[in-house]
Amino acid sequence: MNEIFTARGSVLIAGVTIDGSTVDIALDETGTIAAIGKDARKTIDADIVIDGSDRIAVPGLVNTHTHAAMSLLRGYADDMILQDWLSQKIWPLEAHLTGDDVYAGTRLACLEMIKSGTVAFNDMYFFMDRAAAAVDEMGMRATFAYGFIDLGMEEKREAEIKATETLIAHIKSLNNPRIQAAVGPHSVYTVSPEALSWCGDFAKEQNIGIHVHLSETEKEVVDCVAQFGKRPAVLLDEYGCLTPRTVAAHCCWLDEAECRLLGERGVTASHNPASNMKLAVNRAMPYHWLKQYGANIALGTDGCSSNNNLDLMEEMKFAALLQKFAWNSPTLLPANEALTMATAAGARALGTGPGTLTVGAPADIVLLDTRAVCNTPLFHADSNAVYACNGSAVMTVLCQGRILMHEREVPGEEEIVREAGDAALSLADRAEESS
Ligand SMILES: C[C@H]1O[C@@H](n2cnc3c(N)ncnc32)[C@H](O)[C@@H]1O
Ligand SMILES: [Zn+2]
Repeated sequence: MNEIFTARGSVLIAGVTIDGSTVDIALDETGTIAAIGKDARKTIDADIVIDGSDRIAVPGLVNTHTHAAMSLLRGYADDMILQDWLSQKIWPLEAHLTGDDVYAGTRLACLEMIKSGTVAFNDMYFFMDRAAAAVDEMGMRATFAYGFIDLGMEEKREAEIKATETLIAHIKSLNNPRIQAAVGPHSVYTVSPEALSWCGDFAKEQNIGIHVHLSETEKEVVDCVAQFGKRPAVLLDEYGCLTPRTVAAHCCWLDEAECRLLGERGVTASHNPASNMKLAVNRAMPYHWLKQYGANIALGTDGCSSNNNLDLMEEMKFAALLQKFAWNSPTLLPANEALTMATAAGARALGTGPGTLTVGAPADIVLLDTRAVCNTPLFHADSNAVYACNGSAVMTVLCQGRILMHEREVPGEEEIVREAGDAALSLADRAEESS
């Protein structure tokens, strides 16, 4: 293994391009950006030097909505209606999941995210203690929510409450600044009002965030209005589930008043354009209203079963294109805003720092290849990053100053891929046998 992965200490990224100028970035031993500038190399006696020539530095990307271990379900069931897809294919398979599966799937997801420039993600799934172990080993940051689904059944509600409490106690006991917990009510169509109320109260009591699916389909809204007499965002708000630390995934069918509500509550809307198009939810998140009313707008991939990858570089392009197409406006969501969604807005959502390359910020840094075809010619770096490149232009990734990938090498890649492939086949076999 390249010794750059095991060395510890201060890091100098020498002669790298940021916003068109060539600078040095100096990182201290704690993984914080200590200096940026022409002569930053003079401020430290670096233990590790990374050559920044032919590289553009951008902040590490933040994936604000995923189900990481669903990497094992990539390509398992495609081209279906959301409700059928979940109830006929995904949930029956997930019933056979084990903690070992989640560990293997999350490692594969981390590998894929690192290889496409993501340093942090917001995860909602099961066996999250094992997911947290995988993330810690891979050196990334993540926020973990147990996917709370009670389907209105009291017995199930008690079990989900217990699972949520256990996970949060476990994550807090790790005392690892890269690993956080959130409460994860799946959605208004899978979680009873009593349970939503418990989730809102518990998140407040524990001083942590909430991770929820919101207004993904028209059916969700129509059913919610029929059952409760109000729209999904209003219902969530009534139970204390809309807070500045709430990440609401999808938000496709919000009306203008709900967008205002999200803005007022300081909620993060996580846009997941590839998943939305694949599942044909038939409306794009109203970016213009959310922006107008001041909601924090970030980006997510959703799980690998509805995307089918975790490449946030690609997702920036999907976001910019879908918004323009859906709202008939070529000026909507320009490249620089797509980058902000994938970086600063995501970092704000998860509380992982400013999500910018500034002194005092955590050293979550991605180096892109200026010699790649997608970066040639290089008129506008933001434009190329969003519209021309995908994750394969990412060469080096640092998280909290630790080098997770260098020159596209990630330690342990072969083993991670092999073990995840085996786990996925075995999971599908077990599901097949029992059906
Ligand atoms: C946490 C739970 O969320 C499910 N899940 C995965 N993708 C979606 C989606 N697009 N909409 C709703 N639920 C989803 C997972 O399959 C898991 O059951
Ligand atoms: Zn989802």
